[in-house]
Amino acid sequence: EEQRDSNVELNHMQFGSFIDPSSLSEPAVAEGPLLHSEVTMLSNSTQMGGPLRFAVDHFANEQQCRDLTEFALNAGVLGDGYSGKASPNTEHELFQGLSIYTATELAIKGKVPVKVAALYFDLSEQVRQQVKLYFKLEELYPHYTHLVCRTSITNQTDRSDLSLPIHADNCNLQPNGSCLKHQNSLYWRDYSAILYLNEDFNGGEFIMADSNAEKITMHMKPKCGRLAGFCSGKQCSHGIKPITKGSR
Ligand SMILES: O=C(O)CCC(=O)C(=O)O
Ligand SMILES: [Fe+2]
Repeated sequence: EEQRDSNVELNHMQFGSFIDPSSLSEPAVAEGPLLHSEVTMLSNSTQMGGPLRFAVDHFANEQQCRDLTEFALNAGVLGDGYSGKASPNTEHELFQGLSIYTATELAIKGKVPVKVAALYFDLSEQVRQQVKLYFKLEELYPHYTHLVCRTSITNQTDRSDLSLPIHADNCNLQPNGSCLKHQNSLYWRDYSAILYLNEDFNGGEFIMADSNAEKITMHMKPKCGRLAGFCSGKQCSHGIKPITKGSR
């Protein structure tokens, strides 16, 4: 994720009446098929507080999560995708990232097991397939996959900033609520997805905002194998709460 500069920082948002999908007792009904029998529905759009979004669990197993978490921590490049800025979003955290291209290069050089680089690629492809299936799309072209790790460096708990400000993935949110699609906004994106790999950190909840990006409407704690899929436009504005301890 590059080009955050012109995104508005909405740090003083209301955290009023949000939904915590994991606290809902009603089972979520999937809108489209799940990729395989291990995958379980966590929340549909109703439970996620808006259209074009879903979350499932068990999309990766514990071993896969461990392998990729270790890979991200050991090989993730500081400031990758942010012109090498080690703390691009907040001074309280470090950001590391690894593209599939870089992962493949490391495998070719023998610096990482081919199996791990292949796992990264395979899961990325499965995520694409799941998003395509769930939203019943005729085609969904992959644009970019990033294996990223955000690490708390100050362990400060009373932060007023976010780990990642509320933003949309295919346009630049403006203070007046509009979202500008220009050259730097990755405007061709239609859907985004995140596969979480760990939960041993404090904070770092994924949050989604209302269509004016004024109020947080949902928050969700990451964990191994949890997958969130959503539209890339401003109706699916989202961000990350501060990580106050550990690596996410
Ligand atoms: O990691 C997350 O929960 C969200 C990441 C995100 O929104 C992004 O990279 O654009
Ligand atoms: Fe995003």
